[in-house]
Amino acid sequence: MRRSGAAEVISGTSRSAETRAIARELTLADEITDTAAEAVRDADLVVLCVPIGAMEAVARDIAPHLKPGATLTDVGSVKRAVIDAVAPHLPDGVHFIPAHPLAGTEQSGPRSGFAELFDNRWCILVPPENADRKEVARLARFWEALGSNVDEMEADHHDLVLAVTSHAPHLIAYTMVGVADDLRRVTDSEVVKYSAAGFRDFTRIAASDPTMWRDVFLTNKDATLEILGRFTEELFALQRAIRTGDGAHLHDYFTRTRAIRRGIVEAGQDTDIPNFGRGR
Ligand SMILES: NC(=O)c1ccc[n+]([C@@H]2O[C@H](COP(=O)([O-])OP(=O)(O)OC[C@H]3O[C@@H](n4cnc5c(N)ncnc54)[C@H](O)[C@@H]3O)[C@@H](O)[C@H]2O)c1
Ligand SMILES: O=C(O)C(=O)C[C@]1(C(=O)O)C=C[C@@H](O)C=C1
Repeated sequence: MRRSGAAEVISGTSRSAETRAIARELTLADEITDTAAEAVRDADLVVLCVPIGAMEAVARDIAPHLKPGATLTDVGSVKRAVIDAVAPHLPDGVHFIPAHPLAGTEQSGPRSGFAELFDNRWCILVPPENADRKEVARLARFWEALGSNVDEMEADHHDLVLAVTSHAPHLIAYTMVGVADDLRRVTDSEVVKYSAAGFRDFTRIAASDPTMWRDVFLTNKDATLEILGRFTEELFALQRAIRTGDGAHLHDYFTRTRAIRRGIVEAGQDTDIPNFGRGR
């Protein structure tokens, strides 16, 4: 926000005194208040950046202090659950436009942000049907000022798409690293020493914040289970091909998946964050 001048005044808060102290030290905002109620007072735009399971309590807390005509948005990784948790607490006259920037790292906390995080990444807006289009356009301009490309989706569709592209892949990475850890003998020596790129990538993803990801799976349950069901079927088919020596099946499958990766790269959507892991 500061880089682009997208906000005249940036106010921030966090529930722990330690985080607020670090945020002040890093001058992340023009003012860091001790309470959320103070942070949202007079704000034209309020962005909730807490784990999905905490959205309801924070919304309830700030609702009486929101300025009439303000826009309230969020960055939660699941959208239906956030809408259900937040919307009932909001006073009339506040524009609620949920959003999800598809950008992040396995790091969390105030030292993990960097100005380029949203550059050339998608931010998905999930406006309700009766949303004020002027306010939706304004929020889109805000995210564009932060470097993002903006798109719109319906909440359930968002949750299904993200189950495929983000949530199930995270669960698979968590599982793979858990399997390696179960083989302790190996973990203590060879897995660490000979960690190849594929496994190293899994360990980065599996280092993601436990609270955030617990909440993602608890609140995007149906879509994640649907995708994991399909994943398991495909995995069994590949397992069978390996057992029966069906090389043609494996080759065809890997040819298909390679084409998908090449399509992503050709579309300029290779999602590697240029300075990923750098932190601040
Ligand atoms: N990290 C990512 O890759 C990423 C990407 C896109 C969206 N998101 C979403 O962003 C949101 C925040 O994630 P983050 O990575 O910025 O996490 P973070 O840990 O950096 O920040 C979370 C903040 O929420 C506060 N918080 C935690 N529990 C709380 C509670 N019970 N009550 C009040 N405040 C509480 C913490 O004090 C902290 O200030 C989540 O909803 C997540 O789904 C994360
Ligand atoms: O690269 C990472 O660390 C991420 O996984 C970021 C990632 C993703 O899956 O792409 C994780 C969750 C968010 O909701 C959005 C972005």
